[in-house]
Amino acid sequence: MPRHYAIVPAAGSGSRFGAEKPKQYLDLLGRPLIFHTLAALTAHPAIERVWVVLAPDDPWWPRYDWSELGPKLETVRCGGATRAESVGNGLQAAALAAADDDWILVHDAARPCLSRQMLDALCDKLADDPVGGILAVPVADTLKRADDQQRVTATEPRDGLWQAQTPQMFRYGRLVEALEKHNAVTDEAGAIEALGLKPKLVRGDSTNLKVTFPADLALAAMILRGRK
Ligand SMILES: Nc1ccn([C@@H]2O[C@H](COP(=O)(O)OP(=O)(O)OP(=O)(O)O)[C@@H](O)[C@H]2O)c(=O)n1
Ligand SMILES: C[C@](O)(CO)[C@H](O)COP(=O)(O)O
Repeated sequence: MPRHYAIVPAAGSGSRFGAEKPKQYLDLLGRPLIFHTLAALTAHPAIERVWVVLAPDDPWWPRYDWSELGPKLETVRCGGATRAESVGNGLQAAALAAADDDWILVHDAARPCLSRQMLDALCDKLADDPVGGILAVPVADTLKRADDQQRVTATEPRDGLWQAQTPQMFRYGRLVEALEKHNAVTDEAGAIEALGLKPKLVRGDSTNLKVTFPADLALAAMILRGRK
């Protein structure tokens, strides 16, 4: 039986958020934001280990107590210059434990509202899938293309368009190969697609937001508070 492992890239600087520290350490309901992300993953019974990929010089991580998250958690200080590089380095760190057929769930540190139901849906729907896949939501709004004056030049059809989320779940061996060959990607699915494969889209929902801008943090707090 393949095992399930998670890799959490957490080596970003949060430049679009523009806070005094990387957004993964900002306060969210009394905890660092990333605590919620990691809690969702460590609490899932199918996930055996969670590697958190930190920037080599991250001064923030040691300032908090993570013991509540239990023994599944392991930090590796091998974050790279891009998200893809951080994930690739995290995969190398996992090499001693993971076999080629094991499932790797890559999940952004900056998505703290991942729910047990979403994780179950992803793992269940992909259990027998030959490729793997990702959580995603169909695009709901009308799409406008803009010129450099921020004026609309076209209304784009949204049929068949989905917004990619994480976790993104692929077999260890294939994901290593994909990212070694194609690392100019913004998500793991992009690297798998570049191998000529078609990842499955598993429908999630918009509560699994990525905290990118300040307004997202307030939304995340509302979502998590509503679940208590
Ligand atoms: N070199 C990088 C860049 C990003 N990430 C991680 O990838 C996830 C998604 O990236 P994003 O939201 O873009 O985070 P940042 O790079 O921190 O934000 P920004 O692009 O605004 O600087 C985050 O959990 C981030 O910490 C990473 O591990 N290594
Ligand atoms: C992986 C991701 O979260 C899917 O939406 C996203 O691609 C990360 O990209 P970003 O450009 O770093 O925000």
